[in-house]
Amino acid sequence: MDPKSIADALTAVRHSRPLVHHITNTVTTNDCANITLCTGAAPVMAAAPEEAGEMAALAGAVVLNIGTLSAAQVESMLIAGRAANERGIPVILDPVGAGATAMRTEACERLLAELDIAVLKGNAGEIGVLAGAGGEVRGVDSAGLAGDPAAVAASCARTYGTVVVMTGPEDYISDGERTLVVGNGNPLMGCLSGTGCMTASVVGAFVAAGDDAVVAAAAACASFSRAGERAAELARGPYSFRTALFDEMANLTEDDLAAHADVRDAGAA
Ligand SMILES: Nc1ncnc2c1ncn2[C@@H]1O[C@H](COP(=O)(O)OP(=O)(O)OP(=O)(O)O)[C@@H](O)[C@H]1O
Ligand SMILES: Cc1ncsc1CCO
Ligand SMILES: [Mg+2]
Repeated sequence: MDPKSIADALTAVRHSRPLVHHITNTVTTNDCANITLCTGAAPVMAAAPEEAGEMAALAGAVVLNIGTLSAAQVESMLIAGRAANERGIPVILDPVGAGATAMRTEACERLLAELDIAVLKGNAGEIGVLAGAGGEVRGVDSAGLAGDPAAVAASCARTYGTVVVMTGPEDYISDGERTLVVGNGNPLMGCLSGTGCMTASVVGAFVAAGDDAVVAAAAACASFSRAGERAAELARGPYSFRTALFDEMANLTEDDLAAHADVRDAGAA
């Protein structure tokens, strides 16, 4: 893909500084807030049903993450999602642990049925489960995917009428017709809890600032994973990597991204 359109997508985030409203888990909420800031957007976390709709209406994107869900939180997600849908504000769903328990799978299916989800972003196991394509999930981790990942991402996108971002060593982005693959990243990203949650925050920022959700989501994955590559050069292990990841996201330049983003059509991968 044209490296300039990837770099332009980062510029768009930094110029518009979109508000990204999250209803998210209690494990990685601080990481999501800070990676949103380091990307060049503004985070807010607001989950109470009394304010979730009002806050969503003010946002450039809404990120719903079911990592530590409760029945009450799902209701807040529906309130926020409906408010966003009424105003054309994109909603990103992170189906954390879908397939691990019936509650998680059913919550995702309900959110996907009742809301217009702009981007469904999960790891390979989660997307494989929701696609009905033999995904396996252990806790919140992917435990495998049957079949060709590009085909699973595209099939899942068609099933739910959404853009799918399927993360792993390579990220696949598909709207069911066009499928891109992002090759950037480093294995240390898989050694830290929350890099998937943070990917959803970064995708939210880029989709809020862009016109084309496939391009915006691919640019988001390339940016975050490029920051991961740079952070890995500075790290002694997972936790110094974590610090460097935030720094490298904040310091990422359009020139570096244009030179190093690895975004291809999956067909040509
Ligand atoms: N082995 C790897 N090599 C390169 N990048 C990776 C690797 N593993 C994960 N990543 C990157 O890490 C990020 C998170 O992907 P992953 O699939 O691990 O999410 P996840 O399982 O949902 O994470 P979490 O549940 O901890 O939030 C993505 O940006 C992905 O590209
Ligand atoms: C470890 C964990 N458990 C529920 S949410 C979460 C954060 C990573 O998905
Ligand atoms: Mg995840």
